[in-house]
Amino acid sequence: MSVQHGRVTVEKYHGTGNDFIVVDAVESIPDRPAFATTYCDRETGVDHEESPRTGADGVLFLALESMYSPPRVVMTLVQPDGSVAAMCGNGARVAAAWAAERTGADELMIDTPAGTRRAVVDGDDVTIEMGIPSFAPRDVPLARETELIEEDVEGLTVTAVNTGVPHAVAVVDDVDDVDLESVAPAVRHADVFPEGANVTLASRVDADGESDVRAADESDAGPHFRQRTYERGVEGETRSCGTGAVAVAAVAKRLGLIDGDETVTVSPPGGDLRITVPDGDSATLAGPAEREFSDELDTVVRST
Ligand SMILES: N[C@H](CCC[C@H](N)C(=O)O)C(=O)O
Repeated sequence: MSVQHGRVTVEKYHGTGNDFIVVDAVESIPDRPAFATTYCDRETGVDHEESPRTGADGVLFLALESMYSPPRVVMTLVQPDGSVAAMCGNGARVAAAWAAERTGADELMIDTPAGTRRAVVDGDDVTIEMGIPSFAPRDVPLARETELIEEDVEGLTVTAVNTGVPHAVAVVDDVDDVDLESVAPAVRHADVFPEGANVTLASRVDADGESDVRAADESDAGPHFRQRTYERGVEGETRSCGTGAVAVAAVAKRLGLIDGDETVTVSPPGGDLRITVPDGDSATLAGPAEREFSDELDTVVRST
């Protein structure tokens, strides 16, 4: 069988700097991992004058099922290393924005391998239900039968939580004091995480906004953390990670750093996200999801 070379129209979106190439799943892409690896490359990948960055953090293949009310979107995220992630908080917000643009609906159901997530779109702002974060060893998953709470893993004190995908969260004094690219790979591949883990740093922003100028205006707006995440599948730090932001709030609550059901602001390098982690109920993730451009790409890429 010969593969037909073709062109596909794609769009580029980002959620607080976590950027994705979006492809309608009806398009025939013969080799999704090769497509993702090629076009996500930060030096040689998809490039456009309307976009601040070459490449992307992943390719979202989205299948719109508009016959349902609310409309549904089956989301498959193929990462730059060719792997498929079970969940992506910012990707799911982008999926909702993409489907809202096509259907005019402001409520959508996003079907992911980690479960169905309800999204509400309000202009550029998208809120998505993220499920209940789990510290249970089987859910994270961990290669042991006890939870991993504030323990040393490869030199970093972390708490393990699953927010759709596994995160090892380290609460530190200042996220900028950690050389993430150096310390994260050993944690990400540690034996205790049989499926690997995303590595997320969190630091509390003082009420007076000392470690973050944005906090000055928001000092009375509830708890505020800064976040940095080294992502499995990207194998590097991203500008934002939605499951990581929820993980920061869930771990902060678990460690007693915050209480109650108030909204937590989590600020990765790419912007601000609003999180809730109510007891026994689905967490929520809210923030902007923005379209950058549309482009045409070859469906078949030369393997390198
Ligand atoms: N950036 C995504 C996470 C992708 C998950 C992935 N890196 C993995 O667990 O393999 C987010 O906004 O939640």
